[in-house]
Amino acid sequence: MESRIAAVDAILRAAPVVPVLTIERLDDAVPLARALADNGLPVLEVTLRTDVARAAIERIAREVPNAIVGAGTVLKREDLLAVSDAGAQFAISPGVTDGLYAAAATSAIPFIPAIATASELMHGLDEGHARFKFFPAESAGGVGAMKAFAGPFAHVGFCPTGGIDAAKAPAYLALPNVITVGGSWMVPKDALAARDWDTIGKLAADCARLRG
Ligand SMILES: O=C[C@H](O)COP(=O)(O)O
Ligand SMILES: CC(=O)C(=O)O
Repeated sequence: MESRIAAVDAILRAAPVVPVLTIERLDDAVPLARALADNGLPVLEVTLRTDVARAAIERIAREVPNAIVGAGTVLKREDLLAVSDAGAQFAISPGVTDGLYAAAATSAIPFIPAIATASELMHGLDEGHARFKFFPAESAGGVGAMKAFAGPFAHVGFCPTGGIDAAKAPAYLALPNVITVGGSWMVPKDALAARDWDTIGKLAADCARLRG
């Protein structure tokens, strides 16, 4: 169990912000990953929300060695197995099920479940997890909820995600129980559509400076 937590920590501690990526065009995967990883955001969450997501993970894993590519929107056991086969280095979900916890127990890659309440968190602790996505962060209580969780669950670390932007991120990152934050704000839809890697790279560099 300790080694599983250490494996998740190594990923979550690698950057102050985890870009949450929804890739529609496979050819965007590698230049997008490079724009982010080369500007200080190596940990990438490619959501399984598009037809090309799995192929995008494969390409990034193969062609962007300085990226730590993971899969997001992992909803069921089959997703976890498929992304592990595709070369994802971790998997992360917007919620969690008993089926996913069971699959995670034997998965080749670390799994980071998401919780939004104290009861969900306690279920995760029972399953041997101690690092969680907090989703949807802003609407599930935001910074106040993170501060409150630090009382009874002082040893638990979080990656708040959902509704966070450059203005909101610093308040989360100032908390001792927040390891990193997730979000999509550094990849504006218009910049991605225009393949404006310079703009995305600059926004990524701003994120990388958020802590330290
Ligand atoms: O579905 C939301 C993603 O997890 C990222 O959240 P965001 O677009 O609010 O930053
Ligand atoms: C939203 C989110 O956390 C996910 O798609 O994995």
